[in-house]
Amino acid sequence: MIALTPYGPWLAVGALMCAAAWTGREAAEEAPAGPTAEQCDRLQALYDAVAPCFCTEDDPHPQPLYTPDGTWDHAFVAHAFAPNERLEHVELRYPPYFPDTDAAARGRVQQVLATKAGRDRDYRFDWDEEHNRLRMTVRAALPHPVDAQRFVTAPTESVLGFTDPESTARRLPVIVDGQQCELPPVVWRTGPASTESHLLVVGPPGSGTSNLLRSLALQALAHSDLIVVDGTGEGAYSFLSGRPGVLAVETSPTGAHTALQWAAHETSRRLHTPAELSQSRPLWVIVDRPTLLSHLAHDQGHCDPQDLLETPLRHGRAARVTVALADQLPEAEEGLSATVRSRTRAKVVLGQMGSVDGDRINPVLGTAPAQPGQGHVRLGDGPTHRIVVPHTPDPQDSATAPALRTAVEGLLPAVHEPDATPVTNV
Ligand SMILES: Nc1ncnc2c1ncn2[C@@H]1O[C@H](COP(=O)(O)OP(=O)(O)OP(=O)(O)O)[C@@H](O)[C@H]1O
Repeated sequence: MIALTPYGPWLAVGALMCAAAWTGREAAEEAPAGPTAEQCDRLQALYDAVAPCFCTEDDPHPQPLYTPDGTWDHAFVAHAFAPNERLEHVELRYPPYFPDTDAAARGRVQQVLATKAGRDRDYRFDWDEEHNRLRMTVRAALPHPVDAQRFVTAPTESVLGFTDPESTARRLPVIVDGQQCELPPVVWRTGPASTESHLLVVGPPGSGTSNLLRSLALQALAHSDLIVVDGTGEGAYSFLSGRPGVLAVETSPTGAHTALQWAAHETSRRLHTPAELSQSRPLWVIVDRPTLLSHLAHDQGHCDPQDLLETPLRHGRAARVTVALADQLPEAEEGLSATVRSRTRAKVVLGQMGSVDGDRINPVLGTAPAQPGQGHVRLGDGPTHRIVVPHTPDPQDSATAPALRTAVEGLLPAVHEPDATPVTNV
């Protein structure tokens, strides 16, 4: 110790440097690893794609967030990748002048981001207008489709389908693959107390719009009378004919005209006889492809069937008349009347992941093409939720699996056999 005393200060400095190096080594080990080169490339591709949506030539900011030769780390504040290197989450800043309340402007950004991040998945977009931030997150797959079955609901409630667990606190007991389980339902309320007593479902061909109308018809029949107008004329509802509560199933333009004219008169009659209203069963008017019927009526010089729907749509709520319509995209975007669009405040978009803003339907926001029966739903001014509709095929279709045919037929009200007692002449 005594021999080393003259070298004390040098030894102290050396010990200090060793300790600093050791601490630095630990810190370097603990620092989170940054994105890999491949991940950086992906983030830069995302930035390059979305930059034109956010940058303007006269950006007043000295260092704009988005420029044609900018880099992602300037604008993206968080990101996460799955082990397979696919993007799971990204949070980005955007300039304050971006019109983030404009649905079309948002839609453009969402479409670009979803396309670049992979169109085979569904994304959730959360816009934080207060802090000019946008979070994009990959959503988990929707639940497996539920087959047609009887649901435990109140008489004024219909199950449109099932949604993500975080979208509703309610759970409904259902049978999936023979097992009882509880799923989060999308329940649509009809009748005088409902603020969205009429429904419009749209989707591209084969997306399952008729399937949803069939599901609703079977649920409604438990408590209501029903008129079905099938604009396709394909007979996908003829299995309902002759069942108790089914007043008409029309497939021809003339039959459609007669049925809808009757529905309009019946709505007015109910309104003028309030004393009888509480005694009468609710009435459902189900119309598949009204734009096709309008087209045919126009060609033949007849009155537009959509005009005949005005009275049920405007006054049906008080008269306990519910209208449920289905139509195909893209025809529905131009071919539906203003009254149909504005009075159907419950809206479902199937077959494509999309969204509904007010009375506007935004069927494509660049997200994953959905399976038949999958899409989005919005009830009134509420939030848009994802939905999977119960599988309710036409039991008379030869392609329907026997088990499903039995399930759908089991939901039909039984036809009353005529009284077998022999009639004796007095
Ligand atoms: N919820 C669902 N779950 C599983 N399969 C479904 C669902 N909805 C529909 N499908 C299937 O998708 C196909 C198309 O359904 P549907 O006939 O209802 O479509 P659509 O939108 O009316 O189109 P189109 O009029 O062109 O047939 C059918 O084979 C149907 O069984």
